[in-house]
Amino acid sequence: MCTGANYTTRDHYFGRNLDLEFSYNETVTVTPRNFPFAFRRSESLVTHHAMIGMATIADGYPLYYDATNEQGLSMAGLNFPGNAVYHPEAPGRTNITPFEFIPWILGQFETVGEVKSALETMNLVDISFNETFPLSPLHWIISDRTESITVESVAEGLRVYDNPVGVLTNNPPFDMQMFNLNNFMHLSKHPPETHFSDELEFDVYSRGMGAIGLPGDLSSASRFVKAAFTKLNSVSGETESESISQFFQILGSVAQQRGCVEVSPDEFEITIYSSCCNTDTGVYYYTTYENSRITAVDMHREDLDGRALIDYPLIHEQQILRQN
Ligand SMILES: C[C@H](CCC(=O)NCCS(=O)(=O)O)[C@H]1CC[C@H]2[C@@H]3CC[C@@H]4C[C@H](O)CC[C@]4(C)[C@H]3C[C@H](O)[C@]12C
Repeated sequence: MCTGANYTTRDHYFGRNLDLEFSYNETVTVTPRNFPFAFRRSESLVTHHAMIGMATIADGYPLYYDATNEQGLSMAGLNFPGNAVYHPEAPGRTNITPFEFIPWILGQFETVGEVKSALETMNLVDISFNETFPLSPLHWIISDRTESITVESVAEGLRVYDNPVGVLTNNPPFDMQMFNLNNFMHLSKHPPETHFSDELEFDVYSRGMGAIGLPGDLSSASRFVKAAFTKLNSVSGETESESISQFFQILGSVAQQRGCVEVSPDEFEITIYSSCCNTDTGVYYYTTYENSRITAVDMHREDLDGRALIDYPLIHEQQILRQN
């Protein structure tokens, strides 16, 4: 399971937790403007916007999990098992495979508005990358500074939802996640006032009681509510340090600790990495399960007019600063 989110202070931030029991050797990958992007069923992009994000590079192709382009448009793919359906090639539509979706969108567009129009004629076609990387069931969050959408390719076709929360987790489909929030409308950052009964006396004996009932388990429906509540009530300063700290706190509220979710005997899902990209400056920050120090890669320190991918392996070991 995974959680993606965006956050705005002075700058706009976008990132995600990747929760899984293994890794595909993902690296922070910068794709410069002249890296030739070939698409299986659509025309290539010889030049395009540069982008930075987390990807597995396979046969020289960046298989992005999440990324941000130099115009600040961002996109992340999250698991959507049992609901994602990709379709046969559809004549007259733009046929893009799921693994090409992030490069195709971020290569060309600047705003969610532009993406929405492009999606009207798009078909997510059921072609896998190769045998090592078969089709994976995903849905996507796409954000710019002013709005977010969720894109789900299901049996009926491509569904595009406005995402006013700016959060995405996994199942169920997005309209059900939004509906489920109704069940939590009473949650509050304020101390509770009782409507229980006039015949009893109640005591606000602890801080935080206004949000009793906020789910704390790691299911994706619960993480959606928890991340939405945390993000929508977030208060932080506007500096880079205050903003990214708050962003990692939001993701931390739905992170997965080893041992709490067993996916097969003695195999546990953990938050492999958390990312936060400043979409205005193109700096991609990350932490890993064991490395709590924030590491940064700045796309603008690379030659963005180049043709070759640039990738930085993740630093996975804990970095401890000794004070004496
Ligand atoms: C598994 C991950 C979601 C994490 C998650 O939700 N885990 C719950 C597991 S569980 O469902 O609870 O058991 C997702 C998120 C992004 C995905 C990659 C996207 C590019 C590329 C697309 C190709 O088509 C297939 C290979 C490819 C490298 C993908 C592999 C994998 O699919 C990635 C890592």
